[in-house]
Amino acid sequence: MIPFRNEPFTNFADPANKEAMKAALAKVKAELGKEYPLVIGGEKITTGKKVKSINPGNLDEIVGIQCQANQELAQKAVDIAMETFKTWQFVEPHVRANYLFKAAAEMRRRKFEFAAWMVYEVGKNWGEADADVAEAIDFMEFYGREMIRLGGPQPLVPYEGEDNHLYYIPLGVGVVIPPWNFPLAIMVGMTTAAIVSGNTVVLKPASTSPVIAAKFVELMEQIGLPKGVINFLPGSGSEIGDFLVEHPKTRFVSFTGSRDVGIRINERIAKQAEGQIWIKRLVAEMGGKDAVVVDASADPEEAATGIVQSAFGFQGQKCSAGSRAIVHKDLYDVVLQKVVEKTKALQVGLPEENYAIGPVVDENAYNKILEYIEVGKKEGRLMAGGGKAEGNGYYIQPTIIADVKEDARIMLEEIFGPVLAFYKADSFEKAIEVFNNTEYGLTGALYSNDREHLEYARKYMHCGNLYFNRKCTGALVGVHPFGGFNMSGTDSKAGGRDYLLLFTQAKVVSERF
Ligand SMILES: NC(=O)c1ccc[n+]([C@@H]2O[C@H](COP(=O)([O-])OP(=O)(O)OC[C@H]3O[C@@H](n4cnc5c(N)ncnc54)[C@H](O)[C@@H]3O)[C@@H](O)[C@H]2O)c1
Ligand SMILES: N[C@@H](CCC=O)C(=O)O
Repeated sequence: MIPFRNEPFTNFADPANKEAMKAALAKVKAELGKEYPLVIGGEKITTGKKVKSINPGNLDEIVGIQCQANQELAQKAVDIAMETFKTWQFVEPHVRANYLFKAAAEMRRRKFEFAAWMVYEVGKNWGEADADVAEAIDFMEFYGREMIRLGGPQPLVPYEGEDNHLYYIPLGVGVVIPPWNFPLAIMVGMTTAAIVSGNTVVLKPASTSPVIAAKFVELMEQIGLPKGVINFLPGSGSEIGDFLVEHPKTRFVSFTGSRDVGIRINERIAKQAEGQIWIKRLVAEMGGKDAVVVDASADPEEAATGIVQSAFGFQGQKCSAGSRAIVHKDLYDVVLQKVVEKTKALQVGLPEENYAIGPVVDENAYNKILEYIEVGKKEGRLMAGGGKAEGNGYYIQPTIIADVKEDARIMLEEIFGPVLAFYKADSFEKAIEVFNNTEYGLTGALYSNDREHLEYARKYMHCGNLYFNRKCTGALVGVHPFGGFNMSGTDSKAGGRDYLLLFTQAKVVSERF
């Protein structure tokens, strides 16, 4: 097997790629508006309750209509997953891995098409959508190889007269609850990590991105994954989410999403349900209030570019988004000016036409972000943006608020939109103190040319993914295992060598001669 390599990103400046993307968008557009069933044990189930997935960039466009599960169907999904686990757990690791490799190959062949679905369903521009597909492919290639590694002999201290082995065996039925913001990559990563480890899953996609998840489920059927290994169960978080989390046969929950929902799941999972014979395991990756710190020794141009990319990539809707810029007083004015210029140059418009900034995902997000902008206007000096942008969708201008105090709400709370707070730090040490002054600890970046400061930051900037002299978004599978501290979650390090251990338990067999 060839060693793992990250999937390259597509260069859309190449006319051939541009044409391929346009063709994929046209193909997908012709398929918009279809209805998608639940899939339980391979059976396609349509239900009376349906939710429309709307294109946030063009509110007249229905991306798809997703059937919704109720608790009865959730029970059926758990039962089938339990039944399938009896056989799937004993399928050899390399055979399980092979399903992931086949799926990765098929997704690679249909890369533009998968990207196009994300352009329509969540409003990603072409580059963001392409990176999302590349990451999904990476997860499958990486976890497949990881399972083969974990499925092989594990090193133990030799002991005379005994033959000792350690096996990583699966846990059981998992509930996978992904977010909408990396609707393919994170959903695929969470799901395939669980199944390649030998578990079966109930996949409850995010309500704003069910169609892209349905497309992945179709792909897994197409490559021949046995029925019942992935059970596709869209439905409301409050109705079936709680039910699945509390179910006595649920062995683990793999969740990525907001702090509040993560905390709720953590509470519910801790309680033993009647008939439950294990302590449920929780993998929870949650929010962030990430920042880019700029030291007095930094290159202001590079720092400004990194700040803009970190803050406004995919409209700031990344857990890794650099929603705070903490800049040393010596460079504050120059960096602020550059960031404002670069931000004002970002054009807002239809993702289909590949504008730099698209819409935010839905009406709730739109209203919440606009409210935060109003809060921000009172907490600092408005430098760019400041409200709605034109378009038949949830468009918001990329917004910068300067001279914000360290305890301002927009410095502490996750906004999850295109809003950037600027803070002036009197010293480098103060900048790091302010960086750490949130309940989260996901990503951070430091721009500096001072070796002592870099080494200080290596120790004291408290976050799961810390970057020097580059933006704080865009972790690559295998290269930057991803996950955060404190209220950012359980630091699971998706895309890292330890990740699959979260979906397994180690069994030691010792034979005396
Ligand atoms: N740390 C990471 O790796 C990471 C990655 C992506 C997103 N995020 C975070 O995710 C959030 C944005 O995503 P979101 O808006 O989809 O988050 P969310 O918490 O609203 O939803 C996440 C998932 O939880 C489900 N859900 C809602 N209520 C539930 C309940 N009671 N029981 C079970 N499931 C329930 C949703 O349907 C969705 O599938 C942000 O806070 C972002 O920072 C974190
Ligand atoms: N892993 C992604 C963020 C995922 C959360 O939204 C990044 O590194 O930018």
